[in-house]
Amino acid sequence: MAKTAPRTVLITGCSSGIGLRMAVQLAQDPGKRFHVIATMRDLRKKDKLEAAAGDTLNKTLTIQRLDVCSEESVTECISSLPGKQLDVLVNNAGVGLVGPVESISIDDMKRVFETNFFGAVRMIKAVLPEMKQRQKGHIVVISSVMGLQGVPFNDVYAASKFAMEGFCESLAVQLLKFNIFVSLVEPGPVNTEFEMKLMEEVARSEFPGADAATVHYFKDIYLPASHEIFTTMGQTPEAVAKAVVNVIAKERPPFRTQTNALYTPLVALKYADTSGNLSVGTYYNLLFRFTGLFHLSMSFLKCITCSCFRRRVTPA
Ligand SMILES: NC(=O)C1=CN([C@@H]2O[C@H](COP(=O)(O)OP(=O)(O)OC[C@H]3O[C@@H](n4cnc5c(N)ncnc54)[C@H](OP(=O)(O)O)[C@@H]3O)[C@@H](O)[C@H]2O)C=CC1
Ligand SMILES: CC1=C(/C=C/C(C)=C/C=C/C(C)=C/C=O)C(C)(C)CCC1
Repeated sequence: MAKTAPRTVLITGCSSGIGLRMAVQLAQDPGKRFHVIATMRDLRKKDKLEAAAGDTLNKTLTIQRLDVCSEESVTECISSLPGKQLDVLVNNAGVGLVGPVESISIDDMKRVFETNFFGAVRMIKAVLPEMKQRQKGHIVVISSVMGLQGVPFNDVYAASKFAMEGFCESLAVQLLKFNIFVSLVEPGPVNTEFEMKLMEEVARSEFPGADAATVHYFKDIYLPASHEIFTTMGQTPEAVAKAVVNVIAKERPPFRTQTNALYTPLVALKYADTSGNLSVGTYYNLLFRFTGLFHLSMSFLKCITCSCFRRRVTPA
């Protein structure tokens, strides 16, 4: 049987975290099904990826510069591809933002949307004409559970991921007519440099414009609880990358994939009560009322969602 040519996969934001791991896993695919174009905005950061790529470097993985916020950089990168052709686009580049809204400037909020929303949209616009012409392609977006359910003090980040979800829900239907698939991957907390970068920003901020009570809720209640969530529920970037590789490898890829079964019940609350009171109330209680019991709540959640409860129950 004739071997099919490897599929070209371009990934944004490969200098660290999930992007770096996805690039390496795809490049090391035992069936050599993929050729990876691993991109990053600053090539001075390529050492980590080069080391992780090992002997796949310049064979099944090549590194290119791409800043999703720059029209020029996107055009230059896409134009350099043979036939400007791409089989899979993975929109991974993203930035977080956390803190009381009163203390965040509109310019800082816009920067989050520039990367997380307009950056991904710019990439999609750049590859769509060729994909439509060939009637073939797959667009993957690393969204978040925060694209489905907001989390206190993450208002703007969540909004940027919600925006992406709405955009993709609309686009996916039209693109099916052209045999192009859209997939949203929605990880919960992942232990990458993402949290550390946020904490560095928090450490620098004096929260101008926010009242003392709000700063107290953020620093003394939210931040420790959030850290606890990363510790108890956080996935590795390798696990998330593996989930994305599975989605890419499917002949008919799913539109949505949540990667963290422990987090799914926290998202499901909004579908269980359409008034929204169940999710708002539960998040309020978890954060402000059962603060002391937070650890216990998380252990309970971990317990009810673990694999032994998922096993099929057989009648006695
Ligand atoms: N970590 C988490 O808990 C979760 C993360 N996500 C999402 O996963 C994705 C990857 O994040 P993660 O790996 O965790 O975080 P990292 O901070 O490790 O990686 C983010 C990557 O995005 C890149 N990036 C930022 N801005 C741009 C830009 N303008 N152009 C190109 N690349 C850019 C960064 O490059 P540079 O090094 O130059 O800054 C970096 O390579 C993001 O979209 C994030 O929102 C989703 C759910 C949970
Ligand atoms: C669930 C939950 C919390 C925190 C959730 C966090 C911190 C999720 C982080 C998700 C990330 C980092 C997604 C990235 O895209 C709180 C507010 C502590 C208490 C209420 C319940």
